[in-house]
Amino acid sequence: MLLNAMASHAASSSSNPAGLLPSLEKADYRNAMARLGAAVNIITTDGPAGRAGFTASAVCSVTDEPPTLLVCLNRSASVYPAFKTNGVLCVNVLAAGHQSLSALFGGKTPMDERFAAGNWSRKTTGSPMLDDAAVSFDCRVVHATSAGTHDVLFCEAVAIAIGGATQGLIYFDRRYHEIAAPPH
Ligand SMILES: NC(=O)C1=CN([C@@H]2O[C@H](COP(=O)(O)OP(=O)(O)OC[C@H]3O[C@@H](n4cnc5c(N)ncnc54)[C@H](O)[C@@H]3O)[C@@H](O)[C@H]2O)C=CC1
Ligand SMILES: Cc1cc2nc3c(=O)[nH]c(=O)nc-3n(C[C@H](O)[C@H](O)[C@H](O)COP(=O)(O)O)c2cc1C
Repeated sequence: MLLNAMASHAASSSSNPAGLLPSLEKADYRNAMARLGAAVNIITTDGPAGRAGFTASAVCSVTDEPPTLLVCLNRSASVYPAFKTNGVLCVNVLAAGHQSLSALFGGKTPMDERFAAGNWSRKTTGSPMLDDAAVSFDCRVVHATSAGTHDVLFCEAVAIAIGGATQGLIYFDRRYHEIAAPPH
């Protein structure tokens, strides 16, 4: 009931038919979002539609029962059809030193070149798992919904690989920042 109310509120406020709410410029929104620091991830897939991967900061935990993350993917990305068809993916959370790998998977680079820059293995779903990721979540996509230009993919984790990296990577203010955990 509440979800329905939220969904219908979101739909009506995004179209804003009565023009009652001011609308933000895209550039203002992006400038503001640049201030929201986030982990950087390489999302990979493999299956009937082939191997693909892209860089994503729009990733977060949804619930731990069942263990579920969400990933937002722009429908205009070249990788979109592969993710849609394969229905499985791996969220590889990047660590310090992965800046150039992030740039490769975030640009217009051919897919083979992207994957040639890292070492990969596979676990349950067959999606490429980055060997030196901070952590990897091997997932099946259980639900997808569209919001504006993106699809929101709800992904149930079926296997996890914890890496040994001691420093993480954060994308903030359009730049990468390496972060070290303070001593315990
Ligand atoms: N959620 C997304 O789809 C994101 C896309 N990108 C893309 O990567 C490239 C480089 O990004 P930046 O250097 O950070 O500069 P930028 O000025 O394009 O983006 C600033 C911030 O706005 C947000 N953003 C950017 N494009 C978005 C989109 N299409 N949908 C929703 N949020 C978006 C992100 O939080 C991003 O960090 C751009 O082409 C950008 O569109 C970057 C971050 C997130
Ligand atoms: C730091 C960073 C974060 C990004 N986050 C996302 C994201 O969350 N969702 C998304 O659809 N694209 C995101 N992108 C853009 C995709 O990585 C890019 O569109 C993708 O590589 C597809 O490009 P292609 O169409 O050339 O294959 C991000 C790019 C960068 C550099």
